[in-house]
Amino acid sequence: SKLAAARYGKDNVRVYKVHRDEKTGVQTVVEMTVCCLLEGEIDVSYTKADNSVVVATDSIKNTIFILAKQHPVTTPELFGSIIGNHFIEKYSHIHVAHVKIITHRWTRMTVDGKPHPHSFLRDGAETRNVQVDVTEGKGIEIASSIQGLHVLKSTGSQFWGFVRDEYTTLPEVWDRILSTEVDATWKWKTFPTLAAVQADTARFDNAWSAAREITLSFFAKENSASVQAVMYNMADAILAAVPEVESVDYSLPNKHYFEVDLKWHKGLKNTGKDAEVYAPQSGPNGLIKCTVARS
Ligand SMILES: O=c1[nH]c(=O)c2nn[nH]c2[nH]1
Repeated sequence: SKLAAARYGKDNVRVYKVHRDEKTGVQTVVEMTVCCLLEGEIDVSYTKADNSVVVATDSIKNTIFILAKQHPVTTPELFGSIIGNHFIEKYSHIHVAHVKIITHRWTRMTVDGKPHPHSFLRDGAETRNVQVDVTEGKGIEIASSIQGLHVLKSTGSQFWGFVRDEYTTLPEVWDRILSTEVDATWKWKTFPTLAAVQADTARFDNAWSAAREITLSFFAKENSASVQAVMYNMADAILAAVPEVESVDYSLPNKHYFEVDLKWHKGLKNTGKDAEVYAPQSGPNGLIKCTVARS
């Protein structure tokens, strides 16, 4: 046998950092979960039981905390690049670092009509994530994403005109509930250096805001012919809004809500235009994916 590929490191490194503004007393918090995996001249640790090339995963975990103390942890695109670049520069035998950062929501509370200086709430399982891959001699590849943003519309969605054959039972519908959990990823052009990432970190926050706003707006406003059609338009709009993004991926489960026919009970009408009570389905669910690139 031969070692065809290898990478190792620490996963599920949970990090919290607080910023205290002495002048205003306003505190700001960030909470994230980091995974950092390294590649390089590490074969002998697998094939020869030689640990001399191993930067211990415990040391990787320690390094993430130290870098969080020494550097900004926002934007996640920047912090992920700082972590990856550190390992490439520190260890001559490490040539690639794969860093994933999941940032969790701590939204500042509004109390008595005012933003509270140090209180926050977890308003949803939605996360803002980055996958940063730093490759020596190549640069920094960044994919940013929104995941777990759970949305529903009670009308304004259609699905008709699809293949009808001996396998088809699904009725055509011109007014349906649409619900999904948004998984949207936008891939940046490769950055040559850490300095190039640092040059304008606002672009990462702006892109996340644009992608989130576009997703919610198109979801709400488009009376879509299908999940496929609305996700394509979302991705197209993100590419138009963020020139430095090369491609956009969506992966959207179709979380079905089925009408409950109650006419067996004294003729109770609850289907079609009379439907009000539905059965939310855990599965099976549609899963619609696309990658939209610049033409
Ligand atoms: O939006 C939809 N796309 C599909 O491909 C599909 N198939 N069943 N229902 C569906 N809804």
